[in-house]
Amino acid sequence: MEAKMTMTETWLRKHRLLYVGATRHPFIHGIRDGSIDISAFKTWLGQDYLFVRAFVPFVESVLTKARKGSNDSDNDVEVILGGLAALNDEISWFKNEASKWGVQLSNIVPQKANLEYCRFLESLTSPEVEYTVPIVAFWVIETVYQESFAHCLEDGSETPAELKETCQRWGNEGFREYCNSLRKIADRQLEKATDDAISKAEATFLQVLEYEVDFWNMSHGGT
Ligand SMILES: Cc1ncc(CNC=O)c(N)n1
Repeated sequence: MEAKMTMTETWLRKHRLLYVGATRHPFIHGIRDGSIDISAFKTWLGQDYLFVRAFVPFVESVLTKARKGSNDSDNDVEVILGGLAALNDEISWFKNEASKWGVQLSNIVPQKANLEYCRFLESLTSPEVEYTVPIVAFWVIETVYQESFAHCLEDGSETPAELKETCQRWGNEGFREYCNSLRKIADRQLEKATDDAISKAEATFLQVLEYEVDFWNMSHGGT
């Protein structure tokens, strides 16, 4: 008998073009083939540092909702807490990386696409938004980075040596497994969700992908 398709699988198929747009962006192609303009990389680095700092309270709110609203909250809390711990390490990494590239983090002004993305995440922290919706967002956010940076480490990629560590950060196997754990949580939640929650979660899935595309676009001089 064939296994039933999960909701996330259905969505990934249905919205393939947008998903590929987010995970195979020209910024990523530029890293992978070595043609990237280093100033674009530095712009991304500074903006992403601000994003990650704003991402922490979002993940905290997902953690709070996991404790209350899940039938396997021990597992969910473990996975989400692991993500939160990794963010602490990541912020240190950003500081170190910025100093390596001569990027002054204290002077960075968030660009419009970044502000809008962070505002969107903040809207998902409202207690009115049920767990299923932000856990779907969380899974997509992490997975876009995983798939994007893993692509820069595949056989045949020509990622410059000085950018490999960045790609490793999200492209590594452990991060991939963590993304799979998030995906399983999302699918489990979606299986028991109401139609209303499912359609909200699908809309959120699409919004995250759009924000991710806009975020990559920023590094190429967008505002
Ligand atoms: C814009 C964006 N999306 C996803 C991630 C990955 N999550 C945490 O690091 C990120 N750093 N930045």
